Amino acid sequence: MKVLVIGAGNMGLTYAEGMSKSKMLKKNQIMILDNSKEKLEELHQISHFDAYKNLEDCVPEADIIFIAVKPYHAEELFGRMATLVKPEQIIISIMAGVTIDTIKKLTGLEKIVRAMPNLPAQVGKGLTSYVTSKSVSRIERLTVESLLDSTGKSILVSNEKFIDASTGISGSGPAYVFYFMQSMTEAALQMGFSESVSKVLVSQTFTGAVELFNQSSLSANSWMQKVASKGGTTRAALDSMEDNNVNELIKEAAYAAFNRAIEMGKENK
Ligand SMILES: NC(=O)C1=CN([C@@H]2O[C@H](COP(=O)(O)OP(=O)(O)OC[C@H]3O[C@@H](n4cnc5c(N)ncnc54)[C@H](O)[C@@H]3O)[C@@H](O)[C@H]2O)C=CC1
Ligand SMILES: O=C(O)[C@@H]1CCC=N1
Repeated sequence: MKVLVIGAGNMGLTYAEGMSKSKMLKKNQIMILDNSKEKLEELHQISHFDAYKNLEDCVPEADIIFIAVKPYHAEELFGRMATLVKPEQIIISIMAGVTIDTIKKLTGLEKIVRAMPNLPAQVGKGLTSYVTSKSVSRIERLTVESLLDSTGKSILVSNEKFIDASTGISGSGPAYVFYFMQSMTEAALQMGFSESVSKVLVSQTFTGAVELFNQSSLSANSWMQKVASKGGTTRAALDSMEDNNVNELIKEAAYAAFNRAIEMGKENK
């Protein structure tokens, strides 16, 4: 089996690295293509991947083609791929808001997997939701799942609406966590801590809270109540968040990403 990754940015390179460390593939079974000169130079330094500049040199060789370019590059890329692809090839696209129908229309292929990963894939802690078109067989789906699992966990969803929804939760979600971390860091600095101490205070608090959450069946809300003593400091903080509608604002933000994914699906038709 040969896998071609197109787009060697944050996510494409992360997947290439993840797949190369999995038992599924050897390094020489992974090809990677990027159209940026600087990226290609960078790729040539990473000697374990076969790096390509021209689609015609690698697309025909691939069994699975992993698309990791920005959504607005999809039309141009697929247009150039259309004459090089073969019906048995499988496309895995991680582009936000590019639908299976659009990919079918632009490439002429039928075996399409639409997936939504997230950035923690870079450290093997990613979450990828995915859905397949009808033409992808069970065996092919399991192969794809093993590739996606090479960067963390994967979840098969029942239809594309849940890919857009998971974009709003897990795909964009790391940025919401960083937003919260940034606010807490700014508060720590204002209280007089140094940058390095602020960083430790914030990061260990997040790591510890997530660890507690993961090691029990308690909900986030139950854990919140465990931290908060009656009339105490945490209650004061949580009341302030409630008074300022922070809960509703975070939900609104997640919906903004979900809706933007749907909108991009229409724009990229
Ligand atoms: N960054 C993130 O957290 C997530 C990104 N995604 C999706 O992943 C995709 C890639 O995002 P990033 O890796 O962040 O972008 P990036 O900008 O880091 O990487 C994109 C790469 O594609 C290359 N490229 C552009 N057009 C090309 C073409 N026609 N042929 C070959 N290479 C081409 C660029 O030179 C660049 O190296 C996007 O579609 C995004 O929606 C999905 C989930 C999370
Ligand atoms: O911001 C974006 O559009 C991409 C999709 C999810 C995370 N990054």
